[in-house]
Amino acid sequence: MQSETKTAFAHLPQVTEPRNPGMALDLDWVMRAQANTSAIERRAASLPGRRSVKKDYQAAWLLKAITCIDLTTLAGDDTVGRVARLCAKARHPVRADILDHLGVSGITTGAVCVYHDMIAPAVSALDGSGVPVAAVSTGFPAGLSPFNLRVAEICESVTAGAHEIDIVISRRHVLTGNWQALYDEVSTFRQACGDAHMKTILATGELGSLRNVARASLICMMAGADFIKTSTGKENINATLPVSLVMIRAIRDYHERTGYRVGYKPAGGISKAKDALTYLALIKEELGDRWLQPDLFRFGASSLLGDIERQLEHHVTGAYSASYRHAMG
Ligand SMILES: O=C[C@H](O)COP(=O)(O)O
Repeated sequence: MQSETKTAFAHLPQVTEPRNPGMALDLDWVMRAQANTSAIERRAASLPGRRSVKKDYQAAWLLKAITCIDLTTLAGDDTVGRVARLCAKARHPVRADILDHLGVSGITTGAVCVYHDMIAPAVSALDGSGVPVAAVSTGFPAGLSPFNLRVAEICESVTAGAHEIDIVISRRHVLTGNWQALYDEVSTFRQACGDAHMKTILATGELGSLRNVARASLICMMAGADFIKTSTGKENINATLPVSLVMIRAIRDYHERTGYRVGYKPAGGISKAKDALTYLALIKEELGDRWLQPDLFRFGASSLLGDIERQLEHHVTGAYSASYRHAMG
């Protein structure tokens, strides 16, 4: 197994990406963005049916997926204890005997993602691990609190120690075509983030059309997003493959035009290992290997890790354990 694991990771360069500084709003570019819904849906439908990687190669890609998970808890009944358990899982996402068998050590999840009040406990529980803390912000999930409070919330979360801020956009700016307002909003949020990296949540399930998703993606990148993210996990429809195709093609266009690589985070409803493999294949095909690193790709997911761990356990032992044995928090 060790050689396959190394092979799957070896081609990925270990480089630090310069941050996307954003650019002036280019409305002509935004208005030219279209989305051919039937072609996108056809391509998306063909993805899960493909022949998947098997055996040791599959295990290697599942380990890769783990390193890209923003391990998330966003519940009203979150407690310091639950967050501490989640952080322990982020530090050691897979049982040591399984990792030993696979010849891998020292992997962690990409980040832990929490509400503001849980930042300090998460920072403390992750001290020394190198795992960043992401905080959802700006009146998550609806983003309808007063604008000055949304900006202040970002500042509070950065002061509390969050390394990454997941902001939500005002969906109404997209639905009414008020692109200038969306650009101004996201630019202000980016300024408030300072050195913390900003993920912009589009809440694509509420944007009405794939064309709106394409346009909102471009606006967020022009306003300085480090990542564009599909969903809060609280919309009726969260991450999907068609939406992902539109967003990652916008990322590709933005890179071709500006030279800056923006990250991608599908979030909400991704809970199965096989879905994670489909997303990784999609990223590899559309954006290339460079985007298969945690600085440019994350899964926003609360339960995906449990299913991946079950699949790895099956790969090593030949048996499945019950999902309750893989609790996250
Ligand atoms: O950003 C992450 C999502 O809130 C997690 O959604 P999930 O619970 O459906 O995995």
